[in-house]
Amino acid sequence: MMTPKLMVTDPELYKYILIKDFDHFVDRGMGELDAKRDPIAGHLFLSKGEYWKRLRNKLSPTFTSGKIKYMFPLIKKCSDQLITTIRKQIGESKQMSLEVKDYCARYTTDVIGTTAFGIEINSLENPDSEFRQVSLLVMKPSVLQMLKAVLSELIPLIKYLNLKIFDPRISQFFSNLVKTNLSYREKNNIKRDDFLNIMMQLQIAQRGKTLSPDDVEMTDDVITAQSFVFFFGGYETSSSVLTFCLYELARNPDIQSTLRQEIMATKKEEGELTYEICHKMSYLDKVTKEALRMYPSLPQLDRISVKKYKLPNTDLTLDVGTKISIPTFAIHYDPEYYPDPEKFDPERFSPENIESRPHYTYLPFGDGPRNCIGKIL
Ligand code: HEM
Repeated sequence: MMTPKLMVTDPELYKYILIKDFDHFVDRGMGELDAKRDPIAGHLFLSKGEYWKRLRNKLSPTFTSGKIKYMFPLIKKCSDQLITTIRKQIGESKQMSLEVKDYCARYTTDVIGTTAFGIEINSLENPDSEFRQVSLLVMKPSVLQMLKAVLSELIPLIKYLNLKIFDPRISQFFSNLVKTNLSYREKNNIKRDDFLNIMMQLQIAQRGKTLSPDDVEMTDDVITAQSFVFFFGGYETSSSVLTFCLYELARNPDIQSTLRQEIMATKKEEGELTYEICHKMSYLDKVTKEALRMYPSLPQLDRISVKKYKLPNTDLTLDVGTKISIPTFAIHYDPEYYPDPEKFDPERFSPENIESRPHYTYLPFGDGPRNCIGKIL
């Protein structure tokens, strides 16, 4: 808004910011409202400095391929529901056109609902579920909420007012949901392969112990805020990638047909789709990567300098508090790295082509210690 920002476009320079000298740029420089006033804002994406480091360390083991593997059947169940719902829709209305974006959003709402909170939202069957209504409150905030968010960026002193960026109904909803779920699970000794269970186990493990200074207390509020960011960090991003991927497949029937052949052949060879089998589909991987190149969910990466810093090989010295932006979208469309960038071409992600491109020119999940925690190889 009113503060100048440094936009760094050269991979040789921003690799220092994102990775090599990350300790100078640990924060994003956004979200001035502190978590005490709005517990839902106390999540990983907005956390700062030491607290962020401790929280990230605590949560990182939640996102391992082993854990995601256990969640795979939950995801598969939602996919089966998606197929059933689409078949039913086509059968009932005899129509061959569907609002794909809406189906993708309902599908990923269901996936994150079951993997993050262990609840079957079933928004595919019931598009008006309370969960979906609350999601829309976050994704389409009222004018008043937007004004509060803009003001808090414009006027730093605003953090001393009791102003909440999020609609209070959102905090209320997630807080009730997590607390009720936690106490119900503990009382009935319910264990489920989802994020809430992992965080609940971390909470239980801390009981009766004195926490070391580099630990984070997993209170109900801390768990609520992380569940919230897992939900919104995961739902909108995945839904939009899926939507754009399907859009490009519709525009490129040859690519669609190659992908379909790979999926059908793999299914025939391996039987039921599993986590491991999905990983074997190299063309699917290329298609998804190309969709993430053309349609990155975050168009830019934000950092702020927390220590004075001289950018190597330049005469630029950054004062503390300098806001930095790394323009993912522009980098992904730079013809120097991606010739004919408007073309959807999964072969850009063949091993040879990846090898021949300069490093750090593909940033759909950011990079460095503050990259997307949901990115699992
Ligand atoms: C296609 C799916 C996704 C995309 C494209 C995506 C993209 C991103 C990007 C670009 C960032 C910022 C990285 C940076 O600043 O360097 C980020 C951060 C984050 N993402 Fe994702 N994300 C996806 C899925 C998920 C999922 C499924 C979850 C959780 C369940 C998640 C949770 C987070 C969190 C918590 C952060 C903040 C990390 C931190 O500050 O330490 N994301 N994501």
